[in-house]
Amino acid sequence: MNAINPAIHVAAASIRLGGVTKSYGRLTVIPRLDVEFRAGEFTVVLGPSGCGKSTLMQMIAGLERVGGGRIVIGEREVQDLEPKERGCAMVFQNYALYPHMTVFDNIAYSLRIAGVTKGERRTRVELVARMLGLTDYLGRKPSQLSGGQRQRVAIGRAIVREPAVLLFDEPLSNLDAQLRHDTRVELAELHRRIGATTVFVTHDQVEAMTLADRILILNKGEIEQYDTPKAIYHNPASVFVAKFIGSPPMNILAVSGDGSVLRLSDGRAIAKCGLKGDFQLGIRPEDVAVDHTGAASALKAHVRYREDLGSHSILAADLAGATVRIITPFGSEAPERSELLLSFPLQRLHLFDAMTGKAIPGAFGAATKDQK
Ligand SMILES: Nc1ncnc2c1ncn2[C@@H]1O[C@H](COP(=O)(O)OP(=O)(O)OP(=O)(O)O)[C@@H](O)[C@H]1O
Repeated sequence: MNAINPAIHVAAASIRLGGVTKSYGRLTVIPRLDVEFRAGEFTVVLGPSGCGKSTLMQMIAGLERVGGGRIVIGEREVQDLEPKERGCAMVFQNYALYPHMTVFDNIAYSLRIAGVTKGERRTRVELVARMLGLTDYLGRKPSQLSGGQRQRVAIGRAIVREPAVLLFDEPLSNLDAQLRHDTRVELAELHRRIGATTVFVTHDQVEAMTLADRILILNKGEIEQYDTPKAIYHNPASVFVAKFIGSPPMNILAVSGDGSVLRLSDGRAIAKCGLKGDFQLGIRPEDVAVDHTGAASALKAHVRYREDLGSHSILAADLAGATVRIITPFGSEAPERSELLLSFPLQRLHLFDAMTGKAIPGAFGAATKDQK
């Protein structure tokens, strides 16, 4: 983007959904959603295919009607308003630019429709083009642009009207890895400068972790967790979230507690814990430690395969019939089909209810205190 930083800065508005529902015929996509996207924040909506992410965006934008409930943008109830009355701009994965129009006219189009004068149109389009590094391309047609440049035109078209709310539905998924990365960095920068309340749908957890002030994780149209990227990563509210974020995802092991230790299905003790019953024990691949000291508490596991990624390796090991993935630093890889001793640091463990999958906060804090 341009080194000179011209700026549009909007008065951001919060988006509040109260009791929003949506069905298509007999299919309930959103059973009931209550959520607030705070003014000026960048929220990423993440969830498996078909969980209702696009439906949510389209209801905010006004392209789909809500089944029930209210959507309030700023102080205005908008669920019955036309899309153009809502103050939202939306960028889709399949951004359709007008092929016969120049970049300038594509960006200026909505201003023309809105009756903005020619002089003002020129000023605003040039400002947006400078922000997006498109100044040299204003005279070109979309067919004469790269995929990334076209995507920037689509973003330019969305921001030129200075919307209080910007909605992105997988805007980067057509781009190759490098361009995706560059555009992601530009979007973060753009958000800082414009300050619009931004809701961004993606399948890509790296995008979610790096762009979001807050991540909303949806599962079957319901909120699994809505929190900062850090909190989602370090304190997942459920097994669903724990397995959805992180690459490779968190290891989950079936354990049972007798009131003093948790045991794996083969009876070996894995951690001290004061709780009784069946649980799911979670630990991230980077938190499993390979024990070289032969500590009595370490557990023997068999390395099944190894993936070398240059900076680090991922080992997959069998432990009590389950697979545990371990991230090991470059240079300390264990050979395939070898045996390893693994240790599971207590402060890195997560405990979840075996039935509901919900996190049990403080399970180890409380247990260690009891046993001191
Ligand atoms: N117009 C429609 N008519 C009927 N069913 C629909 C319609 N739009 C979406 N659906 C269904 O509603 C559910 C949610 O769709 P939605 O597009 O919101 O999911 P999504 O989370 O965005 O999925 P993806 O990540 O695959 O884009 C899906 O089961 C989908 O098939």
